[in-house]
Amino acid sequence: MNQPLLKAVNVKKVFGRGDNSVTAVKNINLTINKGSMIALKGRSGSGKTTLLNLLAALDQPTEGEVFFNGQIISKLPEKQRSHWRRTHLGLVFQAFGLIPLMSAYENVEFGLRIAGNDSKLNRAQAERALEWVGMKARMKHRPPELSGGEQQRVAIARAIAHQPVLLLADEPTAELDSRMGLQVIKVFRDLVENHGMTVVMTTHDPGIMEIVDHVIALEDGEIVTESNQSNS
Ligand SMILES: Nc1ncnc2c1ncn2[C@@H]1O[C@H](COP(=O)(O)OP(=O)(O)OP(=O)(O)O)[C@@H](O)[C@H]1O
Repeated sequence: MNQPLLKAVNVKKVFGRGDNSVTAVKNINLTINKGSMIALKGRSGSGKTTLLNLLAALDQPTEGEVFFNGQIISKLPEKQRSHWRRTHLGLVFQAFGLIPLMSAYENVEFGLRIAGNDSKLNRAQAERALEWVGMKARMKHRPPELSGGEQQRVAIARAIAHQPVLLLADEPTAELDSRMGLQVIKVFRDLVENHGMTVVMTTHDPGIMEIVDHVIALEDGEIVTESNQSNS
């Protein structure tokens, strides 16, 4: 238990140069344990998306390091970071980003195909992912025939079909009403409890803070509080 999966050490990110530069995050020291569910909260502009992108190795810190399973990922060249992302990471965004003319199943299977996965396994992997998010029964439906919450669950299935250990989500419930938002969060909880995943998401939703294990609050690019929900 309490094995660190992701670690940020003295991370700082500055965009631009000179007078126009913006320090988006700074002094970030953070450990995310395997099998936990974490929410990053803070006002607009507090640095949540910047931090998520650094943890996803989509972006590189100006200073400091990000470690995954004890190995530095932030210093790797883009080709290796991209390989790391394809292997270990699932990404979910506010906009579901599904292709409207493809069924739920085809959207998930297509995600595997463009990631270059072994096509013999694609069908089984896509169906398993849809089952895990509770969408297998509706996998032949196209996105316009599904509710917002169902579409986001299909987007989650697409993100986890290759069975990554880490799922990062940027405002995954922002487009949903509170009932559908809760459904999506329950899917994340189930992935953590039953399928060995670790979930980090940004959110403004107070309902979500109650369900996650830890809430990390950012203010002006710095961590101001880290609360442990299970101890509070
Ligand atoms: N590519 C960029 N170039 C310049 N400045 C940027 C860039 N990305 C983010 N910033 C700035 O960094 C700061 C943090 O932005 P970030 O998007 O991480 O905040 P956020 O907490 O995710 O906000 P929101 O809740 O509105 O999405 C802001 O001042 C933003 O304008």
